[in-house]
Formats: sequence, C-alpha cells, structure tokens
Amino acid sequence: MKTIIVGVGGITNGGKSTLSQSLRQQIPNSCIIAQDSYFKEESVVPEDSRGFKQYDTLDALHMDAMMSDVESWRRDPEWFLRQRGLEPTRDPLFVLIVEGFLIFNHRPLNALIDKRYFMEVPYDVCKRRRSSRVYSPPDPPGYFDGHVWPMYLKNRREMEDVEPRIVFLDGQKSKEELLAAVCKDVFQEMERLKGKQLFS
Ligand SMILES: Nc1ncnc2c1ncn2[C@@H]1O[C@H](COP(=O)(O)OP(=O)(O)OP(=O)(O)O)[C@@H](O)[C@H]1O
Ligand SMILES: NC(=O)c1ccc[n+]([C@@H]2O[C@H](CO)[C@@H](O)[C@H]2O)c1
Repeated sequence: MKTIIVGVGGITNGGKSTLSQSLRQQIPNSCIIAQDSYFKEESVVPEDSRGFKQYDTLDALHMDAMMSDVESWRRDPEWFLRQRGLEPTRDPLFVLIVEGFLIFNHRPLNALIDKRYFMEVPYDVCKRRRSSRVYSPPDPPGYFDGHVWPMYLKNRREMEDVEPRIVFLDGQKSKEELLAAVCKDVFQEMERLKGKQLFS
C-alpha cells in the first residue's frame, strides 16, 4: 500500500478549505485532516494586554492530537477512511489532504508532507473575506490588524526560513483554475509513485 500526504496551507481565508474539499472529491481514496478542528478551548488560549486572544499561533492548537490522527491514517488509511464514512476503492494508493494555516510551521507535521501548496491573497482581500466570516469566538474590533495580520507575516517568515519546497498559489484565481492546477500536479505525483500510467 502506498500513501501520499498533500499539504494545503496558506493565509486565513485564502481558500484552503474550499480547495481541499474539491480535491477530496477528485482524488480517489483521499480524505482531509483540517487543522482548524484542533483549536484549544477558548478558556485556555491566552490574551495579550489588549485582550486579544492569541489564536494565530501553534500554541493555540492541539498539535499532538492532530499528529496522532495523521499517524493513525498512516498506519491504516483504509480503516481511517471507513471511520469517516468513506468507502475505499481497490486502488492501492491513499492520499491524505492536510489543510490549515500553520501546517508547514509545525516541523514534525511538515516533515511528513510530500507536496506543499500555500494559498495567498493580498491584505485587502484577506481582510474583506475575513470580515464576512464568524469564528467562535468572533473577531473583536481591531483583531485583524492587531493580531491576525502581524501573526500571518511572522508565521510566514518562519515557514519560509525552514521550508523552501512550497508551491505558492494565487488565491484570487478561480476555484476551478486552482483545482485544475493542483489536481494535475498531484495526479502526476500519484502516477510517479505507482510507476504506471493511470490518468490520461
Ligand atoms: N478561488 C476563490 N475565489 C474567490 N473566493 C474564494 C475562492 N476560494 C474560496 N473563496 C471564498 O473565500 C472565503 C474563504 O474560503 P475558505 O473557507 O475556503 O478559506 P480558508 O483558507 O479555509 O479559511 P480559514 O482557514 O481562515 O477559515 C469563502 O467565502 C470562500 O467562498
Ligand atoms: N476555530 C476556532 O476555534 C477559531 C477561533 C478563533 C479564531 N480562529 C481563527 O481561525 C483562523 C485559522 O483558520 C485563525 O486566523 C484564527 O484566528 C479560529
């Protein structure tokens, strides 16, 4: 049995979940592990002096729990798919899509990823998209400029310092164009791994 881990990272509201869900529909025997599912409970996330909850850092996430889910997929992808109500095909290749804003910043997780994509959008697009989203807890006034954006710049710098093998994607391109580009690349990698021509 062969496995590939595809990482869809990027800026908040860059379109990671949208792209990952479409990829899952296109790629046989694939499933998603999303980093946003591992946020710690609000009461244990510290605040800064302005009262801003420090959510945009690895410390706000149960990365140990996320890693153990990734490990359990690696041990038995077929079982993992069934656990999630997905029926494996006869294909011997399994693909895990790991999606999240800090996946490449966590070294042990980054080390397991085979193909890395990072979705980016400019400041104004990100701020606009984020303003129409409601998180739990909701962003307080000034949160984007006071916490989210400066942390994005910091996390991104740290990521680029440790991981050069990243394909950057323009999150302003159409969903279809983004999906087609990543699918082509992933299918190529799948073919390479299988050592035979399966997709024409
Ligand atoms: N290619 C695209 N072009 C325009 N809008 C998009 C595109 N992809 C996603 N969007 C929109 O941008 C918003 C954010 O998308 P999505 O939830 O996929 O981002 P995300 O990166 O997973 O966000 P986060 O992880 O910060 O919650 C949604 O309103 C979505 O419909
Ligand atoms: N999902 C959550 O629990 C949560 C709570 C508060 C803020 N966030 C935001 O999610 C983004 C990553 O997708 C980060 O920018 C967080 O600020 C998430």
